Amino acid sequence: MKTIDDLDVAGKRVLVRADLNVPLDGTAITDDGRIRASVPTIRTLAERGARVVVTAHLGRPKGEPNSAYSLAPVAARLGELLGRPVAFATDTVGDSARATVASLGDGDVALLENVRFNAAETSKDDEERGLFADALASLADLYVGDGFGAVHRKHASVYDVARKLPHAAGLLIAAELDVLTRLTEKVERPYAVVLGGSKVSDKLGVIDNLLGKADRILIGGGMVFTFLAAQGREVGTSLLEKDQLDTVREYLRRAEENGVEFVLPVDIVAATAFAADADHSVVAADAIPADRMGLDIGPDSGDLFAEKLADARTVFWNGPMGVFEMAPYAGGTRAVAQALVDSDAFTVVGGGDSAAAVRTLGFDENAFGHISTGGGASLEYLEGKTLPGLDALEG
Ligand SMILES: Nc1ncnc2c1ncn2[C@@H]1O[C@H](COP(=O)(O)OP(=O)(O)OP(=O)(O)O)[C@@H](O)[C@H]1O
Ligand SMILES: O=C(O)[C@H](O)COP(=O)(O)O
Repeated sequence: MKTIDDLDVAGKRVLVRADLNVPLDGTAITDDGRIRASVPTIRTLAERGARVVVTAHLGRPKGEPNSAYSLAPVAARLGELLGRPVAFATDTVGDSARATVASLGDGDVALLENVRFNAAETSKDDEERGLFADALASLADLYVGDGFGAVHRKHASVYDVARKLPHAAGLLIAAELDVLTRLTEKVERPYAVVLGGSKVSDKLGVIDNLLGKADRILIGGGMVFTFLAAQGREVGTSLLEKDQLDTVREYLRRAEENGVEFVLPVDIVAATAFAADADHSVVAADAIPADRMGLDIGPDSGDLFAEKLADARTVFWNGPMGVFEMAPYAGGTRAVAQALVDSDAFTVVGGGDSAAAVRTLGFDENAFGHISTGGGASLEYLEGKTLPGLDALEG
């Protein structure tokens, strides 16, 4: 894979695909980790005289403009971090984008509006994505892939456009791969994987492969309830992937066969609504009331998870254990983060919200072996899958 050192960027328009998918509270960025992680590549290219055109997504708008998902606040923060203004185009490939790119001088930086405001970005139709990638490519002379958190997506700005321009990997992708390859080669055992978060359908899929790799799989977050339901438990109004129940039963069966230990929570913080001020209490995992939703693992589960992580030599953690953004449901995530801090294992935390959780709960980033900007991306990388965004940068 070529790196930015292999490109002659001076005076050239360089399209950089970054992952700037940061958590927002209205228009306030609650954790700018992914923006900071993108700065080294953007700064280096600008210092080398490139005209840097950054493209990125924010959240999952449904293929059309939606001001709640605008990257405008991100452009402002990126400018602060770079210490230079960042021009913001109010569309991705339209008049504003073309005019903004045309106005750039050597060393200037622009950010294009959320690439997912265009339905073609995420289309399953190769031709549709290809046409959109042509439009993106027409804005630049060179392409740099640096959005590690999105490399598992076969999207136009991640995959197709790289094939249309001379390309290289950015510094963040290189740094992420440097660390994550350690988890695909010689893993020190016991190897524990902790899974949580809300992208349940995405992440249930990776368990299939983990069953052949990990010694212990701890389940928290929104994923818990599909497991509990698969065991015939009541899960109330919690997140549930009904069509995955058989798959999960199969995982539980195979785990037993392969000697992989599944650790499920024994208690749950169950609330009447998805709100910080909702009535909530700790209930046994097999006694969730039908009118309540599980928003965190309970304190006994936190202790159990800590115990199961204590003797691990390698730990990979993706996905908060609960809705940590609301104080009453942050305990489980805090307990797992503390267990990783206390452990002697090589610990990797992956994912936009997981990394944000660790920081916003006040943990020192240096207490972890590595904090990856990619959750789904790092999980799929650890599976040994070919990731579209990396594949496109090869050769
Ligand atoms: N029980 C639950 N019910 C609903 N949402 C939950 C629950 N537990 C955790 N969450 C939510 O999961 C979200 C994070 O999930 P996600 O799978 O996106 O993790 P991530 O670390 O950002 O990984 P990625 O980088 O792949 O997105 C948080 O915003 C948190 O509030
Ligand atoms: O948050 C992430 O994991 C990445 O930014 C990718 O976002 P996505 O899951 O919406 O594709």
